[in-house]
Amino acid sequence: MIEIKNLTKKFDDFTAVDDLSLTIKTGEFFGLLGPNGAGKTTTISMLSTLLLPTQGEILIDGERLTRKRPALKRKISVITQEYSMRQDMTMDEIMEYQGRLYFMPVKKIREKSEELLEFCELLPFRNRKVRHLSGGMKRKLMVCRALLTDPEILLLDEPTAGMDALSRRQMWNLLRQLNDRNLTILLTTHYMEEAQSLCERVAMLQHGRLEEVNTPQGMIEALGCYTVDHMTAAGTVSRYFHERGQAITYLSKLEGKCTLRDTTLDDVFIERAAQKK
Ligand SMILES: Nc1ncnc2c1ncn2[C@@H]1O[C@H](COP(=O)(O)OP(=O)(O)OP(=O)(O)O)[C@@H](O)[C@H]1O
Repeated sequence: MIEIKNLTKKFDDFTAVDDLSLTIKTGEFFGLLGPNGAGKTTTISMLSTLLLPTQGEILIDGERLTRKRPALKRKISVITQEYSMRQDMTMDEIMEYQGRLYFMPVKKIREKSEELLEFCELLPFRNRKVRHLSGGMKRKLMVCRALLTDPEILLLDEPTAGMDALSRRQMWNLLRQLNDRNLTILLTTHYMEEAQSLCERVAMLQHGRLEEVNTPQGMIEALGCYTVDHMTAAGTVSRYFHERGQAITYLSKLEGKCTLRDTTLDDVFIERAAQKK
């Protein structure tokens, strides 16, 4: 279990994360959402101990996370936004290098690497250099590398940024399978479809503050499960309804092109952003 208690991060006078409190259960698939600059990466960086909090604390299974607790840190692996891998190394070399960093016996590194590369469908490319991998393959290799040390918690900062639709779906399937094996997953994403599809609960951040924690469905229901889109000369106007009947009655009175559809987490995000303007 991850317990984030009154976590604050300041960069000089600027508060990037502001008194954040949040509990993520073991085995949960959790999403950190929010607009650019909301504090998602800063939060992930504190969870990986890359950054130290200005105030507050993080408990992992009841124990306080600090840089001086390697056994506790080992429970957590992080995958950053950037491809932080040597371009001239092959997949096998990347995995071996990582294993050696953690003093793993070579036999164990080889066995575990093979299992992970196979699981991520990368084994046929194990001798390919990083510079010759597609963006999707690089991301999958980063997942393999992060899992080499058998973490219990995986932190992913925008794991599918820039991926095409097919690679994104493959990554989703991979993350679901890992979560099914009881890996706790915390990700940040700008893709609301991704959060809706994968996450059991999501937290909405805004200017470093926590606005709401809920299930994606809970947020959608609060807005209204039915959306009527009306295409007008000024653009598309959307209205949300709790009852399908109400949505149909409204739609039947509209002129011009209009549609009735299910509300998505995208709508929730857009509505909240519009209310703040
Ligand atoms: N090292 C730093 N020094 C000063 N300000 C920083 C630093 N790192 C982040 N910030 C600021 O803190 C705020 C939160 O940044 P952060 O990267 O956590 O946001 P984010 O929600 O991950 O954004 P994005 O979705 O764009 O990745 C931003 O205003 C950012 O400019």
